[in-house]
Amino acid sequence: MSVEVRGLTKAFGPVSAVTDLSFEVGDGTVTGFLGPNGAGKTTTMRMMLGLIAPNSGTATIDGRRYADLPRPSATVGAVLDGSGFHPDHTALHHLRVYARMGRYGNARATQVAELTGVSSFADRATRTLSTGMRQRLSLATALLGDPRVLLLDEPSNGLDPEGIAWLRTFLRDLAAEGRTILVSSHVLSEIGQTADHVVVIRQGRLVATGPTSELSGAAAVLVRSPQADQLRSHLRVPADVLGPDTLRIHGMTTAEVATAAAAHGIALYEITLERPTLEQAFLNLIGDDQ
Ligand SMILES: Nc1ncnc2c1ncn2[C@@H]1O[C@H](COP(=O)(O)OP(=O)(O)OP(=O)(O)O)[C@@H](O)[C@H]1O
Repeated sequence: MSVEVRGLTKAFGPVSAVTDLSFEVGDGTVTGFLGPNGAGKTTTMRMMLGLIAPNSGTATIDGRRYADLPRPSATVGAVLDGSGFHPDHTALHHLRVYARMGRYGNARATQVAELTGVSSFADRATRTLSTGMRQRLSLATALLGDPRVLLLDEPSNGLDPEGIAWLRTFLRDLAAEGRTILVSSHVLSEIGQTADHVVVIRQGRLVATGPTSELSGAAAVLVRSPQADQLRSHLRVPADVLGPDTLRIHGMTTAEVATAAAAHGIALYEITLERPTLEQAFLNLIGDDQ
């Protein structure tokens, strides 16, 4: 794993922003870093980039702290907030200044402008740019050094639905090239379809991590039957009683439930597979914080 966070802890005075947080970001994957507002996502990313010092713990990229990397911007690209642009510079000028600083050249500035859609507003002063345009410009800046690792804090903030859809595909393509991407959001739906893995934090602590497909948990079978009680008494798995004639059965497939009902001569009026949504799983994990 090229990105590892171990026991990271940071308090601002009496506020515990991040507490004993550990996770890894798999190479060639998009990992969603999720949590409600104030959960500690930005603080974690700032520590990963050496912008603030942790009270304890480590964040390493290729086994080194960000500040110890030989050429940080060629290894890690970051989007933190859509500010930090000189207000009178045009978008392209901004990219050229950063390209020069990193010794990447003007051609690379033009190339990342095209990749990110910045070319459509390349000649506008950054002070006139919308939030979504600033996000694209930040992303373009982060890509200048062709980094293998990308740390993106709420990059879909301010993007319109078309922009969000574009970002999803863009991140997937970057991961397919073998890059390692950590992307934060407080809205699961924005990255749920994009992320291979998720790291969910709440009040600075890890609450869940794993493949996105596993986060939503197992499906259940919903049945409506005039003999629901009788059906329930024949099951060897847990079933929630949702109403006088409705059950939610866990741990069986629809075929197994239908076969069990038929074996006992029980009529079924309705039988459906209930897949828990990722959104629901996320809301359950973060409790009332959202
Ligand atoms: N410089 C600071 N001084 C004091 N408290 C801070 C500072 N930075 C962050 N905090 C606090 O640390 C906690 C975590 O904040 P952080 O910005 O990391 O959360 P977040 O998950 O990024 O939230 P959001 O989704 O709203 O961006 C919050 O309680 C916040 O108020």
